[in-house]
Amino acid sequence: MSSPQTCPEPLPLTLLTGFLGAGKTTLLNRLLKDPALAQTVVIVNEFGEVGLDHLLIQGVEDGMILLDSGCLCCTIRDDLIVTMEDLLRRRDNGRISPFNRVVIETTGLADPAPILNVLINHPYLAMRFRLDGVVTLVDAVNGMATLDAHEEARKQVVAADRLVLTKTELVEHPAELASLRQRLALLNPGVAVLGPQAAARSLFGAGLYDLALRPAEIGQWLARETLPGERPQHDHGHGHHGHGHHHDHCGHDHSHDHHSHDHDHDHHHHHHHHDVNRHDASIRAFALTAENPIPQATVDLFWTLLRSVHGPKLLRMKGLVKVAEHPDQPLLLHAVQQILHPPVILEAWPDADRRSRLVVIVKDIEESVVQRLWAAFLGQAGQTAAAGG
Ligand SMILES: Nc1nc2c(ncn2[C@@H]2O[C@H](COP(=O)(O)OP(=O)(O)OP(=O)(O)O)[C@@H](O)[C@H]2O)c(=O)[nH]1
Repeated sequence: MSSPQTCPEPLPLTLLTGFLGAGKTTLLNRLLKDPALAQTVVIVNEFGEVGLDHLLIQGVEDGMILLDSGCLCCTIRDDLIVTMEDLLRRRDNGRISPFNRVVIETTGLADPAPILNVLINHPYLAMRFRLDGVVTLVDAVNGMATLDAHEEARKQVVAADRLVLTKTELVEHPAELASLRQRLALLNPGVAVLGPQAAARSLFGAGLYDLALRPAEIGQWLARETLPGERPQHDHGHGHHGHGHHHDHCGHDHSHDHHSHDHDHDHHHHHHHHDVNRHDASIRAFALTAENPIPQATVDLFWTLLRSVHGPKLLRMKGLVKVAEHPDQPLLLHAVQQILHPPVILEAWPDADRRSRLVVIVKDIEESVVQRLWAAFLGQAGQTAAAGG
């Protein structure tokens, strides 16, 4: 009898979640500088057709995979499975450097339960990965209103092993912070609540994800979910149904290696429906783009008007703007609900695309309404530029 191969140690996997704009990318950028996380692969998922996060996460170009166009918790679930299997195969074959940790950054609109269900119950992935914890970010400024309005936000809090309260320094009244903390304690009693500067060691290595320690509700959500392979209408034949795939001992699979760079995510494009609106038919994500430089004042005015007209319907706006004053240094804009964070001037464009492009996520507004407003402002910008030239 040949000596049995030992199965590799399961790799720790962290789910990083939190509502739109809570600060997930900001936190990741800071944590990834910690040497303890040097060998981390980040899987990023974005809501909507225009991905930008992969451009905004610094320093992990080789260790990052973008799952685009859809929400990880539903339509992209199959893609996540394929991606993770592929990642393991390339690691096992030495095609990529041997990462020792995976972080999945979900979209702000993701319900964590279906993702957790896959990670805990998928026959192969559950063997190779060990869920190291769910880290949920809560924006201290918008948190209370977000928890009232969005069930996904509440689920993210309930599912958390660690909560990180971000933007606490922007809260004016300590009483607001206290009542938010109370609300969080009701949703997830006993969970550790950390500040925006939480260290990597306090967020990772949380230990085995133990369902018995979770609030009862999460067990119910998980119970309601089924693995993709169990839903006949959703079977794309990816072969992740446990025994259909020809993994050797411990699941090593030497077939169809991808030599491509991680950014080359073409092979993640399967025939899933792009129903990014599954959660809430009234939430829409779309892009505003522009070729020509836009005067800073026009950008400011556009935001001011958008906010004054549509205020509570705005969930998120982020992106890069080619401003007329310094077109080679794009402006990085972040608006979270009605708060515009101080724009940052980047040293250079992150890729070859030099257009202004903003991702907008709204509730209860037609895309065309916002597009028309944008076009009106661009028209004005064009005239200003023509008059100035
Ligand atoms: N003042 C302050 N701003 C923060 C903090 N954390 C994040 N921000 C800002 O909040 C905005 C959104 O941050 P991101 O890190 O992009 O948020 P995200 O959760 O990744 O956003 P989505 O992926 O779009 O859901 C940016 O302008 C950040 O600079 C914080 O603790 N304090």
